[in-house]
Amino acid sequence: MTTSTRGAGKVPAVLVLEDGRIFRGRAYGAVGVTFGEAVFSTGMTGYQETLTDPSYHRQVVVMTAPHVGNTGVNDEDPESKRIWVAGYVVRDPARTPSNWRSRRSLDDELRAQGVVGISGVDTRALTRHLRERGAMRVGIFSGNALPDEGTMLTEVRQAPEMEGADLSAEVATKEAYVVPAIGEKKFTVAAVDLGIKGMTPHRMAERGIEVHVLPATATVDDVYAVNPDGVFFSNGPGDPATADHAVSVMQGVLERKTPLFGICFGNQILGRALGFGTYKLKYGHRGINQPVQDRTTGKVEVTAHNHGFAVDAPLDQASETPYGRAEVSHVCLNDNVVEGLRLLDRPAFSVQYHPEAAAGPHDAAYLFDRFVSLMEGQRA
Ligand SMILES: NC(=O)CC[C@H](N)C(=O)O
Repeated sequence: MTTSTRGAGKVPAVLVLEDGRIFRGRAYGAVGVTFGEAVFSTGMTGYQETLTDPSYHRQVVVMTAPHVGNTGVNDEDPESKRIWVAGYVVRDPARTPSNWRSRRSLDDELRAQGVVGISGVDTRALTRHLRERGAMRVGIFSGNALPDEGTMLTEVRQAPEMEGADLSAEVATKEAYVVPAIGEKKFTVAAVDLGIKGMTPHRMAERGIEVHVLPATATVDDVYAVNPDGVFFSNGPGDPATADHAVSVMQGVLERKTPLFGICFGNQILGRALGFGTYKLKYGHRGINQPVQDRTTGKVEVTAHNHGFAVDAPLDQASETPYGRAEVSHVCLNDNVVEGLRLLDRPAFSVQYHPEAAAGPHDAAYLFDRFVSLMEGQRA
């Protein structure tokens, strides 16, 4: 079923960046006011997965793809139960979405979930601005009676910054739950939910893993209460420098030498658990076309990213850590940012990008098999 977008583009909207740059457009989705960190994503497809990724909590996402909403909204692709982006910026929304799975238009879905967006923006100019000046705070204001520019700018500058934000507990499950293995159950994994995407436990379940998803507040005892063969740390929003609890739980897992795998926020937490620092990237990596090299095989994979922070670890040599030697296993070929870590003396590794990526590409799916191999190795 397809639905056309009703009444879109009638209400004025303004996008105000914290450095004073202003873009005018039209309301898209809900009419109102929203604030967040302005970031751009270069994905041409997968907007439902982007919108529902909890790692985008408090971020206003600018789509570089000029046409958004073409395939409408279906009930199968969301990565979580709701849209998490704080705001949405598009150039040209689809007027007539069309896809065999489509149930409603993206504009209607944004409105139903109260997500304020703006359309008709020169997203190319906006993206170039963010690339030159860096990710920064932004406000979207829509409605027929808008405040003056000075008032809007003052409000944007009062919004919280992403640096120093501790957000996992705001998006993670409050109660533990189990995702059963598909087919024969071979392993049990405790997955610490820092903002987990639905596809991640599914990719494990497909490999015979029963996944116990635990709240971000889970302790080392909670993790071992499920008698895990492996422990997983998920993606999630916010600044990894604030994730002290997750770092100490991970250190407890490293001490016990249980096989460990981390994705995105989980990679940053492994970095911190090993004693490396993290830092904020100028404008981050977001999209599904990022080239990464697996330095253990030399192979290059095209991968999905969504990160604004990165681990600061030496690329050219292994490091001595409290848990033995560690090395940078994966690196982004655009800018040499650390994209993966692995321990040489314990069964633990992580990647900064998304091997589970539902909208693809699937080049990195082998990492789930690596996790399974570590658990098999521990049993042998
Ligand atoms: N997708 C993620 O896990 C993101 C991790 C972290 N919030 C960052 O922006 O770098």
